[in-house]
Amino acid sequence: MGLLEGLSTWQIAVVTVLSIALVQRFVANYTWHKKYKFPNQIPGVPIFGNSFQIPPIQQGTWGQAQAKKYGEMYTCKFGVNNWVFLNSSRVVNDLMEKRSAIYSSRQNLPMASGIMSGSCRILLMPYSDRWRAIRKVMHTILNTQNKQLFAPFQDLESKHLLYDYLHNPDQWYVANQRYANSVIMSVVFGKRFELNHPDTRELLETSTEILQALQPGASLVDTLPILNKLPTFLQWWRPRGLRAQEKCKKVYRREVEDLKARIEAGTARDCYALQYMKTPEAHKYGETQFLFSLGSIMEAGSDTSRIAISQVIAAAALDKRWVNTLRSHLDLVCGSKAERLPQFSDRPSLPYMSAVAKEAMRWRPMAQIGFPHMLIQDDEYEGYKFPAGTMFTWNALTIALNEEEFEDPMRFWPERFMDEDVGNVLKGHLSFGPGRRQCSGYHVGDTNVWIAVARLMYCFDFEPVEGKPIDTIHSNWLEYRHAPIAVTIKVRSPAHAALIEREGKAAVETKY
Ligand code: HEM
Repeated sequence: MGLLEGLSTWQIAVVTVLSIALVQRFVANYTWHKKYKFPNQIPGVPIFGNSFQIPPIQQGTWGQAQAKKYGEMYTCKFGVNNWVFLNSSRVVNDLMEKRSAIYSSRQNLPMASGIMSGSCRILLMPYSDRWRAIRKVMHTILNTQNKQLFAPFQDLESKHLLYDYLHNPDQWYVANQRYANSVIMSVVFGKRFELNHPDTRELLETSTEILQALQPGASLVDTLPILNKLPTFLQWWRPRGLRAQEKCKKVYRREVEDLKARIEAGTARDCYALQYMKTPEAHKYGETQFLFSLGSIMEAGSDTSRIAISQVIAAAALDKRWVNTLRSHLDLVCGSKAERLPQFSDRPSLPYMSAVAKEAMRWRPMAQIGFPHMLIQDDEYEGYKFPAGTMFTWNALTIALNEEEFEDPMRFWPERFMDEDVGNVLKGHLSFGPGRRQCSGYHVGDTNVWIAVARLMYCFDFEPVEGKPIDTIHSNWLEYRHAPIAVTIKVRSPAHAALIEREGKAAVETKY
């Protein structure tokens, strides 16, 4: 008896079409697998691949465990995306640096980028003419030659930071948050940040929302972008995404309007937004892009500096050796009796402090498994063949803690950077990312950390709290509502307290 016997003509037609589609799929799959070759693939489940294996936060130790098992490069599947994890500086350099012309795009994220960001969030934009144009402007405004734009803000806010530590040592993590946000708010909009103001709370909420949306598996459509082809009315995630986009725009627009009012009143300070508004790019791509070009910097610049400073405090409580060395350098330059605070102009005399800032970046990289770049054309490397669309990431914590790359990698040891490159904030670690997508605000990030840490270490002692061990690997550094670790903070001497009173009070009372 024939298999199709008893079926109507249209049923036979359906079975035939389905069979052809299945065979085509099988052949395409077979050809694809014959054509391309990936490094060790971590076994996963059908359709979702490894999406349920990777933890939602603190992914570094997971990435490290896989590297131990699968070697210098391994592949994960998150939905339809193949992610290649690069586990040594050698392979990161070979691919993401040297070939960065083709390794610098971003994943197609219909929800996080398309709907929530109107395809205008710089961090998530594909490698395109628009991204290049905006990135160029960012570079012109944020580069080190333009440091007169951000140095005065960092100077003032770090004095405020000391004052907060002196008067409210138990709230040190809130002080770090205020500092980092206020510097960025000042750099971008020329305005100080008031932590408890409802407007700024809303601004922080928008950053948290996008961070959550970027976690692997946070949205089904980002895992399986084919769902984006469903008719709009069936896309149940769309209204939530659009609400998030509108909220961002409302928050950014309010700051722009406020700045415009200050420009009109003649009270506006020079800032990123003011300089950006004068460029053709500010008007070329429409309002959504204009707003996100400013908002993206606020987002990218705040938490990163806050976390780096908190991690240095943990390092200071855990190991006095580097603190004592730094102190001896600071005392030599600023006086051992609290004669004056460290300044940016001291930087040439304080290379050890620059090494501390670099070590802060290496020791506990913020993006623990990097931030993936998308390959835009087929490529071959050491016997592997990658199709366009493959995602590549530098496995940051794994590399930072690899004994073959760094001597005694668990130790916070600034001496490792005391060489002729100590002034090159990018060299010797990967915390600002590799290649053309490298952090655009690295000068601001580095100087934020430099001035805050130099002043904090000059003025305060940091000790662990008995019975509360500090776990710097597993602490949730993203957390901002309570302290990620327990430390005791004491001012070094009455003279240091008096210095902070003098300098800090004036900073706290400064309004603009
Ligand atoms: C301690 C401080 C900071 C760290 C560790 C850091 C780290 C990073 C990393 C890892 C990336 C992704 C790089 C990649 O994909 O290859 C990035 C991107 C970015 N960062 Fe930073 N960052 C810091 C501070 C800042 C600051 C202060 C600003 C702004 C003033 C900023 C602006 C940006 C922007 C706009 C991007 C997106 C670049 C693009 O996709 O083209 N960052 N940052």
